[in-house]
Amino acid sequence: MESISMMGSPKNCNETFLPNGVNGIKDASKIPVGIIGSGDFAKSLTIRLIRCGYHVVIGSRNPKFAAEFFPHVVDVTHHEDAVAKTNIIFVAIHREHYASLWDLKHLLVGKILVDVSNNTRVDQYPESNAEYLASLFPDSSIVKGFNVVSAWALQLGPKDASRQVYICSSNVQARQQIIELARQLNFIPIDLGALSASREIENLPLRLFTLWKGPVVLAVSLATFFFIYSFIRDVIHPYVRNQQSDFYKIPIEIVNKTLPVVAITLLSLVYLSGLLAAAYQLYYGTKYRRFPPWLESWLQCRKQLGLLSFFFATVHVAYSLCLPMRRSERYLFLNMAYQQVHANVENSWNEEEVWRIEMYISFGIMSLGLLSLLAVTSIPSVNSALNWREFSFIQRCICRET
Ligand SMILES: NC(=O)C1=CN([C@@H]2O[C@H](COP(=O)(O)OP(=O)(O)OC[C@H]3O[C@@H](n4cnc5c(N)ncnc54)[C@H](OP(=O)(O)O)[C@@H]3O)[C@@H](O)[C@H]2O)C=CC1
Ligand SMILES: [Fe+3]
Repeated sequence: MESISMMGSPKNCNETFLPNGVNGIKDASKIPVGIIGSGDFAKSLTIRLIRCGYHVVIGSRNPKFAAEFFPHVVDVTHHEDAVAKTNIIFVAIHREHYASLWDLKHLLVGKILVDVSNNTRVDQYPESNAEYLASLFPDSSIVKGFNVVSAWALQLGPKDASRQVYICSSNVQARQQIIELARQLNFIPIDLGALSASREIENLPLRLFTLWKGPVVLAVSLATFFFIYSFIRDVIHPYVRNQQSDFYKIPIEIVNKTLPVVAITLLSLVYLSGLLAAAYQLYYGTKYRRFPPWLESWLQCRKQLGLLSFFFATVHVAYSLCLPMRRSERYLFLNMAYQQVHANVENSWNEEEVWRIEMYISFGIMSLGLLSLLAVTSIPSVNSALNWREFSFIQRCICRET
């Protein structure tokens, strides 16, 4: 509904930003940006805007009181005055208070309203906050954005340029202007299209490691299982059979036996999902059939599984390097030497054993090196420096070696 009413270009926008919105702003200090609300977000956004050369007008219910919390270059005034002075207005109040702006409706015609709000739960309302704002003010251009940055991150200043902000609006021109503004504020704007994407944008900050949950639970379960298995096999079993007390092995040896097993199992799960997907496509003779949900989510969290595998492998290497440093190892070594002397063995060199261990360590280090390469290429900045053939070469060919 709002998308039709918002498609008309805002009346006063052209004088604030360059029409195509991509050539940059020549003199930002001349452009007033309005903010309704004087809370944490408004304060932090004001600081960022001022640092980037904008003139800020704050609209507050109680400007006298609010003015104390803003630098004196900021114009803190009533809602009506702030709205009249600016064409781009950030609505930095909570959704529940949107209706209180109803009286400003006639003043907001043709202006750009930026909805920065968040909710406390995923899909809390039937429509997104931005869509709700659009339904209240159908003659304004509603843009959703900046909700994924915290007030704290905003305050860090323009040096912190590594923050992505997602922006959407059904009014293309208004969207372009806010994208350009985000760029000027040293954010990385991501254009998500029409206002219908606002629901997704509002849900983004509420997601908590969605793709990590499954792999982490799996890794912890595997680690627990293999730890208990090694504990029974290497500690309980010798104790029950020969009354041999090997409980000292628990903190290092048992843990170190668990780590590589978990690492290799997780790594194999990364590639097993791809194989299952290929088998599924071969079975149905088409690649245009949706995978079952469990396989879909398995495929989606391959990167997380791979990174966890890398984590376990790295910790295993650290543990292994520390093995000879242990006191128990030194005692065992001394005992062995004594027994050798006792048995009158001059040379205990075992060629086969030597080769086995040399190869074992060499392959272990090689595997960790290759696994590190996989982990490094999954870092977004490195990933984007590779084209898809280079990426798939590293992911497939190198992993076969691992
Ligand atoms: N804080 C953060 O880190 C982030 C906040 N946001 C979003 O920004 C918006 C503002 O958040 P935040 O600044 O933290 O909130 P605050 O509670 O700190 O401030 C909200 C402001 O809204 C105004 N207000 C309060 N009650 C009413 C009312 N009944 N009618 C009209 N205006 C009212 C007040 O300004 P005054 O008294 O001057 O009128 C108040 O300062 C929210 O939608 C939030 O989801 C988004 C991302 C991060
Ligand atoms: Fe090992």
